[in-house]
Amino acid sequence: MADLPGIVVTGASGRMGQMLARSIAASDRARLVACIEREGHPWIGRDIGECMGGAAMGVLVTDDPLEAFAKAQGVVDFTAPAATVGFAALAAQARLVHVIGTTGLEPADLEKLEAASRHAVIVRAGNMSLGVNLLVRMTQKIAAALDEDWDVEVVEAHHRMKVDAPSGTALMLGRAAAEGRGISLEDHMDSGRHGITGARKRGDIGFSAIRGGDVVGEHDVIFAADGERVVLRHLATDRGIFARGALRAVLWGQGQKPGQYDMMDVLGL
Ligand SMILES: NC(=O)C1=CN([C@@H]2O[C@H](COP(=O)(O)OP(=O)(O)OC[C@H]3O[C@@H](n4cnc5c(N)ncnc54)[C@H](OP(=O)(O)O)[C@@H]3O)[C@@H](O)[C@H]2O)C=CC1
Ligand SMILES: O=C(O)C1=N[C@H](C(=O)O)C[C@H](O)C1
Repeated sequence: MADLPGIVVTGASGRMGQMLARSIAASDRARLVACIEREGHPWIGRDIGECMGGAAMGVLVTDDPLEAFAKAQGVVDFTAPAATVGFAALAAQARLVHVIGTTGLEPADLEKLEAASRHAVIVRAGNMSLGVNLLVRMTQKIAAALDEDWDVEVVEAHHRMKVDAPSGTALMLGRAAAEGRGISLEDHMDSGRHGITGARKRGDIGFSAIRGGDVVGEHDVIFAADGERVVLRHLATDRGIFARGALRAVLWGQGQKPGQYDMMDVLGL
């Protein structure tokens, strides 16, 4: 047991943090060694299992990442951009595998992650599920096969608490369509239509976001031509799919060379 990789979960009270803590604690391939929450959080100093309303797991919640990282080989981080950038610097210093599920990262954040990845392994993906990563590959292939007579639209739906749009997954799917077409997403992205927008620009990739209720995550990639449409769809109904992917990623990352990787590398897709 002691030689299994020790894993830290950040943002432990969050929707994903709790799912990750449960999944890692239940795994026979890794050990949950610490959980992190921010300073002043009511869970600090308490057992994570009890905080989540269950039996004690023998793992405490701390607000001290340095102390937590000192006893770990990996950190699984589904929090917020500013927190993730801070954890990346500390994880790199400690040479931990840093699995990042956090979305909404800006270019300046990505530069900091790039710097951290010179010293340690980072695995980052806007969606860690097997199904979505398969859909990304399918999107790329279909986009490569179809010309610009087929308008590409990415439609996503999430729970009412989600703070970023388009979702990380929608951006992965849009980028895959752009790659399939051999164009840059940044130059062809049409997001947040409102008012007199004018007709759709040929070759653009459109994004729409729905927010409501407790939707875990739904993504459609629509290829719309005159007289026909092809729709690729992924429906997430359980956050366990993301936790499974993250656990797989943190195990895969052990022993890899420093650098940035994604779920395609982990899954071999
Ligand atoms: N890649 C993937 O497969 C998936 C990615 N995600 C992404 O993961 C992220 C989290 O999602 P979700 O769990 O729903 O969000 P939640 O808001 O439920 O959880 C985020 C957690 O991070 C904590 N946090 C924020 N800043 C810090 C900090 N500085 N130190 C410690 N903890 C901190 C929050 O604490 P507090 O409440 O105090 O702010 C909260 O507990 C989002 O970016 C989401 O898009 C989600 C699902 C799958
Ligand atoms: O915030 C969420 O909940 C999710 N975020 C990720 C995203 O931005 O795509 C992945 C998943 O869809 C759930």
